[in-house]
Amino acid sequence: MMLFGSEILTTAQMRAIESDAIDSGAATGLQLMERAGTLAAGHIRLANPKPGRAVILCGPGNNGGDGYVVARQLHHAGWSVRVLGLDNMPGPDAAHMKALWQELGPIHPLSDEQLHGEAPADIYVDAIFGTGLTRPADHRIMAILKRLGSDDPRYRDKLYAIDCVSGLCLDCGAMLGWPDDQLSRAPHARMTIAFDSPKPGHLLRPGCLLSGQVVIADIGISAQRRAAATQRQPLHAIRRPGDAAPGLPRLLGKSPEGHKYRHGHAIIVAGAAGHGGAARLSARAALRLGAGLVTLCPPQPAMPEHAGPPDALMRRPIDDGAALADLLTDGRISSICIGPGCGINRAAELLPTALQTRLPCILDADALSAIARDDSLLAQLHDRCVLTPHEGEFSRLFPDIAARLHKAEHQAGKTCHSRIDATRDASARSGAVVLLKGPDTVVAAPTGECCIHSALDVPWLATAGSGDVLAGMAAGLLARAIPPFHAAGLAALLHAEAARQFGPGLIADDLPEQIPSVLRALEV
Ligand SMILES: NC(=O)C1=CN([C@@H]2O[C@H](COP(=O)(O)OP(=O)(O)OC[C@H]3O[C@@H](n4cnc5c(N)ncnc54)[C@H](O)[C@@H]3O)[C@@H](O)[C@H]2O)[C@@H](O)CC1
Ligand SMILES: Nc1ncnc2c1ncn2[C@@H]1O[C@H](COP(=O)(O)OP(=O)(O)O)[C@@H](O)[C@H]1O
Ligand SMILES: [K+]
Repeated sequence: MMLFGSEILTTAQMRAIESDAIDSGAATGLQLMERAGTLAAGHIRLANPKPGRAVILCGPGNNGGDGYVVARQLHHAGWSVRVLGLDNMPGPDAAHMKALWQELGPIHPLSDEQLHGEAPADIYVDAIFGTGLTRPADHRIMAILKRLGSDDPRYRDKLYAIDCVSGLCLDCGAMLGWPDDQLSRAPHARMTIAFDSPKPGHLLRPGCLLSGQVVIADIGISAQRRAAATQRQPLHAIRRPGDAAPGLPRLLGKSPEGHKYRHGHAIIVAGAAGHGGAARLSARAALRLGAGLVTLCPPQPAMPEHAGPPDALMRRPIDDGAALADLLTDGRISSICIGPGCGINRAAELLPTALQTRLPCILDADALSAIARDDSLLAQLHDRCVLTPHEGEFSRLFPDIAARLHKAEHQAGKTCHSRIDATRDASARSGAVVLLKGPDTVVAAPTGECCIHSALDVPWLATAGSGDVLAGMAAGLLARAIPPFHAAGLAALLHAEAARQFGPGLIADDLPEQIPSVLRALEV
């Protein structure tokens, strides 16, 4: 699907692919390490064309091995290199790389005192821990990491991380041993050079906030990755809109011979008087995304509140389940959105009717609260439903799954349950597509398919009503017969792009109005 870019690999999958490459004779471990370190050095040099002074921090394992290769390559490129490393016996590949470095220069102790005693450098390379981190770093390494994350201008904006910032769990994005309130003092890399494929921790918070620019170095194991692809549950990053073309214009465009009913009819259920704004935002978004018709359905007493623009919007009062059932006998209706401004009781009353039709459904806000308090509603969900919870709603819907996300045991390196695992579990349990909102939005389908959308650069999306617009966008896409998993991912992409194009000062009302320019830029 044109929506999805790089595959994202867990660390176990990455290790398995690496083993396949070695076992098949495609490459030796030493060759992979040489490529990894050489490519990392290349990216560092591209970002810093003039040779300067580098301090390379090498840990006890293969991540440290990569670091010794970086040190050698920068040295040969004319850099003045200082290496700080551990006095341990690493595995054979890293030991070999360490020995090669020792032919060129000394290894100083890997300690905070040594680091801070060094003359200031132009860059610092973090090759302490990579995918092999199993527990929080000890206090000696912690002191180094705190130094690198400090406000001291000697270290600011100079950090290059090999595979990841040390301490990061690449499977879930957590920083082992770092309480949430201290994360601002964790090392923030300028660039992370990762190998073959991004890992979940590069895209999930807080990892994505600490990784800087993530560049992916091709170490020559893509054939092994592709060969084993069907054995993995698919997990992809959603591309930026510009990269998602050329398929998107065809998907979102309208054919010359189409008429409005060809483009679907979305029903947006609204709530009691005084709460109509949310549903109207959803309705505008559904219209702007090209649903052929959109009907807003408040209860009768709230009808006057919806008299204003947009005139393209149809209104029809729905007072109860029977009225909704009557409306839904119109076979041209192709999606329903329930939740924004709906009221929990009203959502609870209308949901069984909506779900019985098996029409594509967006369930947001109050609909999620209604489902959270009534297991029988959860049991009625189906695979054409899309749930769009933020973290609070997610915790109410799936308290046990959410609790595992924040378990302290993970800080001890024992278990790891990421936002991806949580969203997948929620989707499997509910039988619906689940979109867990945030700057690192995760979408999962009951089939196990999953994708991540990064919107770190558009924090202005955190504004009242922006979720209502997202729900409406997804409703519009569902109305146009885009399958639920893709409709959800695409809504996340277009929503963020609308915010990106508008920029600071954004309020939710601006988002639907920005859709035409987003579509134009996509050449729809
Ligand atoms: N998997 C692959 O395909 C490749 C991996 N490479 C590199 O290898 C790295 C993984 O290497 P390793 O598996 O050796 O793991 P790491 O080098 O990330 O670190 C693990 C080492 O540190 C120890 N350790 C773990 N947690 C610790 C803690 N809290 N305190 C003290 N010691 C701790 C482990 O016992 C082990 O010796 C990757 O991140 C990458 O940099 C590259 O060389 C290229 C290919
Ligand atoms: N810091 C952030 N950066 C990027 N996107 C964000 C951020 N915070 C929230 N969002 C996005 O904004 C939307 C907010 O939705 P929601 O929490 O339901 O708000 P509301 O209920 O006010 O509409 C979601 O799409 C979410 O992914
Ligand atoms: K590292």
